[in-house]
Amino acid sequence: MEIDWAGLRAAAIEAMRHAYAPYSDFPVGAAALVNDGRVVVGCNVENASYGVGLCAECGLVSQLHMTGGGRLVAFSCVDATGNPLMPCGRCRQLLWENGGPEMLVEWHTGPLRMAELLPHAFGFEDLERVSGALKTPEVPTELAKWRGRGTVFVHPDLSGGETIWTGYWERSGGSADAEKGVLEEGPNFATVAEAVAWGRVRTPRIVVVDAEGALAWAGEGPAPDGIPATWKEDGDE
Ligand SMILES: O=c1ccn([C@H]2C[C@H](O)[C@@H](CO)O2)c(=O)[nH]1
Repeated sequence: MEIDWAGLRAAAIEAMRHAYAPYSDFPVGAAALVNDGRVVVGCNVENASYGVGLCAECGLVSQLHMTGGGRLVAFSCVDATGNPLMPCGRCRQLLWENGGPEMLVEWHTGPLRMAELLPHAFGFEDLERVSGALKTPEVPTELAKWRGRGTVFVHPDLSGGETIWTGYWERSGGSADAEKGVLEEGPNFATVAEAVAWGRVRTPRIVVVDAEGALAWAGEGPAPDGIPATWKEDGDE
């Protein structure tokens, strides 16, 4: 994706002009490019109780989620002079969560990777490693609004000479005139049941297509017209 650094800097400067910083007199603005092309911004907002003041990055990350989620790919932060400002330590952690190690940060010597700003970072993988629980959302945040809609098609595939199960989440949900298009491709699973479980997190409409192309309904309720069989949890794999 092409990064318009001058445009990002201009958006950060514009955001800085909205800062509420009567205690430090240090207005800050931030702007970031999202992986779908959106630009999100934020300014610092201070408080009479000094310690609860919010950095510009806090507002930016809130706007990211408020406007559809996604991942940050490039980030610019400026002080009152309009020059690049390095995010504080806490905000590096915020940016890490939402952009990861490859997110680029504007600096006067050229863009720096987040991995350089926060080496040996702590992240959700550490929680997973110890508690085992997956702390990232089961459905990517940018697709959360599609939850409960569309259809998941589960099917076998070949991966490295072995048969695996996978699936995809299709936008249309049964009616003939619905808009079509794949929302998400599923990962590879060892069993059909795991692929169906992946689908059930997304939508109550799940169709299993076997290697011969035969259809079985694994969704909620009775099989709709045109689907001749119902898939059973302990069925053939
Ligand atoms: O990356 C940074 C660094 C500082 N500040 C704000 C916090 C406070 O309001 C002011 C002075 O520290 O600057 C930010 O918004 N982002």
